[in-house]
Amino acid sequence: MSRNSKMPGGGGFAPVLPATGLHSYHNDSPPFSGATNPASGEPEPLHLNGPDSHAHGYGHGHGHGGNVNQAGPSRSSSSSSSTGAGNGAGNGRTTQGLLNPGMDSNSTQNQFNPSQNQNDLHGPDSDPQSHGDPSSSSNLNLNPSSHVNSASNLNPSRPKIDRVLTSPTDVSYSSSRSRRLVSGYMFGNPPEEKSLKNRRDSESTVRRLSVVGDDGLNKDKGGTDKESMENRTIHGQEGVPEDQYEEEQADDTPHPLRPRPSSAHSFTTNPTSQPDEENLSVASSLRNSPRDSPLVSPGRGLSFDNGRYEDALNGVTDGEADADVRAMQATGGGSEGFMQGLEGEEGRYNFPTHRLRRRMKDEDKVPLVIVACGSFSPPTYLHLRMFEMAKDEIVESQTFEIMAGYYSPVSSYYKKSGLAPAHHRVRMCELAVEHTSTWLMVDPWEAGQPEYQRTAVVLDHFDEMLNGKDGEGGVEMRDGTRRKYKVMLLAGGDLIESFGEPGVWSEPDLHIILGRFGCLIVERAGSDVWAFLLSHDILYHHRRNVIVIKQLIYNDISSTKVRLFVRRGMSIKYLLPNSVIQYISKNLLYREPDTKAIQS
Ligand SMILES: Nc1ncnc2c1ncn2[C@@H]1O[C@H](COP(=O)(O)OP(=O)(O)OP(=O)(O)O)[C@@H](O)[C@H]1O
Ligand SMILES: NC(=O)c1ccc[n+]([C@@H]2O[C@H](COP(=O)(O)O)[C@@H](O)[C@H]2O)c1
Repeated sequence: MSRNSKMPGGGGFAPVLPATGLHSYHNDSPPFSGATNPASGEPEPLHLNGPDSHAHGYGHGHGHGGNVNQAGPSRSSSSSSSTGAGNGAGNGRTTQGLLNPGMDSNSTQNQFNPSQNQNDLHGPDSDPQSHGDPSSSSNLNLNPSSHVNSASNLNPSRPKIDRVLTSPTDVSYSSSRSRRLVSGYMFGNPPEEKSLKNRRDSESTVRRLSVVGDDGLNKDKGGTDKESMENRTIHGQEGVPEDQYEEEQADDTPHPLRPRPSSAHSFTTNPTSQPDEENLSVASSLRNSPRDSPLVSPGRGLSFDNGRYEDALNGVTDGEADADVRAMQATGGGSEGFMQGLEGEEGRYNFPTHRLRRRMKDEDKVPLVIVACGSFSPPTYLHLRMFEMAKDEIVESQTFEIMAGYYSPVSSYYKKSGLAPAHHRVRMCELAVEHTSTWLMVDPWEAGQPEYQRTAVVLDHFDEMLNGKDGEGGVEMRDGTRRKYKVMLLAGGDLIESFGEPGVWSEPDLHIILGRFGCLIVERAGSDVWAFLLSHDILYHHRRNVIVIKQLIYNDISSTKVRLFVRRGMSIKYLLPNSVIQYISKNLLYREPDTKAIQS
């Protein structure tokens, strides 16, 4: 398959699908790939035809603080988010109440910016620096504090999530569609009616936030999350993914988090340079006899030269077949204390930044952080490959520059069969990326929350962590100005198809996820992503903020099957990293039927 090397509007021409006049980034694909505005990464203005184009339930009423007075009668459709394009007469009202049985359509609910007109929903954002800026008037309602979090009010009477599943086995859930429907959650198990802000204020959920300082040490702001966030600066350890590493190494100052050259093993810290003999011997000793290698201390993870290359997360690697000696390791403790809910220092939440890049190689591009939300029970090579596939697509598109990728494992409160307790899944994800990736990290925040967090809220959390609120976050440009990181959700086709399942996602959330953030969708067997994109109104509406990734080498490793293999005593080798396999084995995960595996 060949690709057009330029984006529409970027100096070249992507193939145009005759029926729609839309550009396709792949010659053989329908039109959604990489169709973002190259200058900004945001969708170009979308002019649906007149007021009727509100037919899809986009909030258009007046609302304050997440509430809305609905204008006009409700549209009777429990599947409004998946109706065919152009379906229905526009009336500018939301239908979300109808998605939620028992909810009065006139009841208050979160809604979009009342002052917005239709074109505001996702107007052009020609200023790359304003990406994802909730305050940008050209963006779709995007005040996270007033909308993202208030979607939890969708069904105030909804009972708290029961984590005990009645599901028989994983097998019956292997189809995401049936899984979601059978588990019967609405809007992804919405949490109790508490906004993110309230949660932060809440005594019960206060977690101390630590910010990794320029010196690589955790700096306790000495306050609550809220205080810390308000004072937050995100000067962290420079992330050093792969090819960008060289440039950032111009500064010779030894960094506390970087592997330092030693007399014993003077491997270079510059991964872009040709490996010298020493490097090769380090790498080969890792690969050939990991257990015997002095560089690997079993139970401690990689340890170069007696801890100079320290694995602060204390991982188990057993010599990852694809261990990457360039991989930066976190310091200052891992997520363990936080995931155990410990008080004080030990339980402090650290937003991982050790692989986050702070400067851009090409400032004409949009700095991008990719976030994958999911169960990861367990994480497999497919989950790792998803990021690499996305990276290839991004590099090819020439629009974005990847600054980091994050896994955000869902908490134990997500009602899904097969979930190992959250702390195990976080740890497995950490193990999966610790030594195999130079740009992926795991954020334990979502997993460690005391209630389920919707994906829109999770993306909002990333936005805040990365871009801050006071202009101190973001990427530093050469002229000293700062540019916001654009955050995009990475998901498989099956997850995207669930957008159309009634009651699973709220429309306002979808607008936030697709409009304010954006989506990278990896095709998956059994999911016709293209057809779905065409048929789903909200997806179609935000199509220029959606990038579909073709799996050129098809990979369908399934966590469900991995769990079954474990239970049946079958081999799972080469389906997931050795370190994760060892962790599963050591912690006796997935031995029992899933109903019993769910415990916090
Ligand atoms: N084979 C696949 N192809 C494309 N995307 C995938 C594939 N497997 C998982 N994903 C995506 O990875 C993300 C995380 O997946 P998650 O762990 O929640 O589900 P899963 O891999 O389907 O696991 P399970 O088998 O437990 O349902 C989701 O966005 C999902 O769509
Ligand atoms: N309304 C929502 O925000 C919503 C609904 C369904 C799934 N999700 C998320 O999708 C991810 C993957 O879900 P599955 O494991 O069901 O494929 C999870 O992170 C989950 O939180 C979110």
